[in-house]
Amino acid sequence: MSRLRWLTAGESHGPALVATLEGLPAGVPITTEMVADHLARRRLGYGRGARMKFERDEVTFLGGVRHGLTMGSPVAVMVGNTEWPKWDKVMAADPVDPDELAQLARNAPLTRPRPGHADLAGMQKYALDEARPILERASARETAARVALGAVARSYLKETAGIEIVSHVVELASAKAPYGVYPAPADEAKLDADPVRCLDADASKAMVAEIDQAHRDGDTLGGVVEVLAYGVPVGLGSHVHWDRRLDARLAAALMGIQAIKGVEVGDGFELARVPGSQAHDEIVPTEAGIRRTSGRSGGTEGGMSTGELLRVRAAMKPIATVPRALATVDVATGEVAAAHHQRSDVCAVPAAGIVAEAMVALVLADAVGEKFGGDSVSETRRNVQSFLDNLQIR
Ligand SMILES: Cc1cc2nc3c(=O)[nH]c(=O)nc-3n(C[C@H](O)[C@H](O)[C@H](O)COP(=O)(O)O)c2cc1C
Ligand SMILES: C=C(O[C@@H]1CC(C(=O)O)=C[C@@H](OP(=O)(O)O)[C@H]1O)C(=O)O
Repeated sequence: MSRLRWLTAGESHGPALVATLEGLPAGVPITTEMVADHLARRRLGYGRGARMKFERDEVTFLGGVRHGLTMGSPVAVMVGNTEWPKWDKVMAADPVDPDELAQLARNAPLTRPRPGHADLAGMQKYALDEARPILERASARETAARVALGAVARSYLKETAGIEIVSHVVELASAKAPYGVYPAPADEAKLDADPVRCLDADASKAMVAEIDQAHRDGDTLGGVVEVLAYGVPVGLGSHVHWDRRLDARLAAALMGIQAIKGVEVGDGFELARVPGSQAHDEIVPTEAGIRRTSGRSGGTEGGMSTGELLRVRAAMKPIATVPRALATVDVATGEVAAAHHQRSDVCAVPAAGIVAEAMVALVLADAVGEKFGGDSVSETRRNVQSFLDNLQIR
C-alpha cells in the first residue's frame, strides 16, 4: 500500500509554506534550483493577478537532502511568502495588541463571503465571524508547497523508472485546442513560453482573447488542463480494491486542487457517449511487444497502468473573486451585499496545469514506491528493470 506520506502547512499571507515528504529512497537528485524552476513555472500564465509578478517563492530545504541528493530521511522544504512583511501583525502567530490591530485596514473583518470560495462554509463550520482564517488556507498559495514536493517526486520518477510528465491547457472558457494533439516532455519549454501554456498557436490566441474580454468585463474564467505521463510501466495501482486503483488515486489527487471540479481519465465522459467498438483500445502484437492501437483509456485499465501513455484531464471552475462582485450576505448585518473583492487572478488555468503535474507526480511516485520498493534509487531502478525484463506476457 501507500509508500509516500506528504503534508503541507502554511497560510497565504503567513511567513512561509512548509511541506514534508516521507518515504523516498536515498539518492534522488534534487537541488534548490530544480524546485525554484518549477515554482517559477507555476507563477506563469496570462491572466494572473499582481501578486504573481512580485512573489519570489524563496526555497529552502530544511531536511532530507544533502549535496543535491535525498538521504532517505523525510524531505522538508520551506517556500517563503514575499507578502509576509505587510501581514506580520494580521497573521502573527502570537497575540497582538487589539488596539494596534484595529488600526490596520488590512485587518478589517471580511464579513461579505465570496460565492464559490471557502469563505461562508468555512465561517459556519469553524464558528468564525469573519473569513480571514478560512481564506488564508483555502487560497491556492498552498499549491506552491505541492509543486515544491512535486519537483522531488518528478526527479524520483525519472531516475527510477524513466517517467516524464508534461501538461498543457486544452480548453479555456469556450476556446479549445484541437483534440488528440499531445505535447512530448521536450515541449515543456515551448509550452512554458506560451502565455496560456497551449500547444496550438491559434487556440492560444483565442484563449488570450477570452481572458482580455473577461478582464474588460470584470469577470473571471476557468478551463481544462491535460497531464500526460510518458514511460509509465505496466502494473502501477491495482484492480483488487477501490483505494488501490491508480485511476481513483489520480482523480482524488486532481480533485484535491483548489477549484478543480471535474476529472477525466483518458477520453473520460466522451467514452459514455460512444459504443464499445469505439470506446476501447484494441490490443495488437507488434515488434515492440503487445500494444494498444489507441489511447482512449488514458493508460489505465482495471485500476492499473497499462504501459501506454497516461493521460488525465482536470476542469477548473472560474476564479471565485469576481471583480464585478457577486451578490452575497453581509454576515455581520444579515443584509444583502456585494462580495468582498481585492486583487485576484482573472484566470489561473495555466498555473493549475503545473499544480496538476505535481499531483500526478506525487501519485505516480507513491505507486512506483509501492510496487518496486527500494531504499536507494539504484535498488528501485533495478527492481523496475527486473520486473519489466521478467514479464511473462509481453
Ligand atoms: C493556481 C490557482 C490560483 C487561484 N487564484 C485565485 C484567486 O486569485 N482568487 C480566487 O478567488 N480564487 C483563486 N483560486 C481558486 C480558489 O483557490 C478556489 O476557488 C477556492 O479554493 C474554492 O474552490 P473549491 O470550491 O474548489 O475549494 C485559484 C486556484 C488555483 C488552483
Ligand atoms: C498567491 C497565490 O495565489 C493566490 C490564490 C488566491 C486564492 O484565493 O486561491 C488568491 C490570490 O491571492 P492574494 O489574495 O494574496 O492576491 C492569488 O494570488 C499563488 O498561487 O501563489
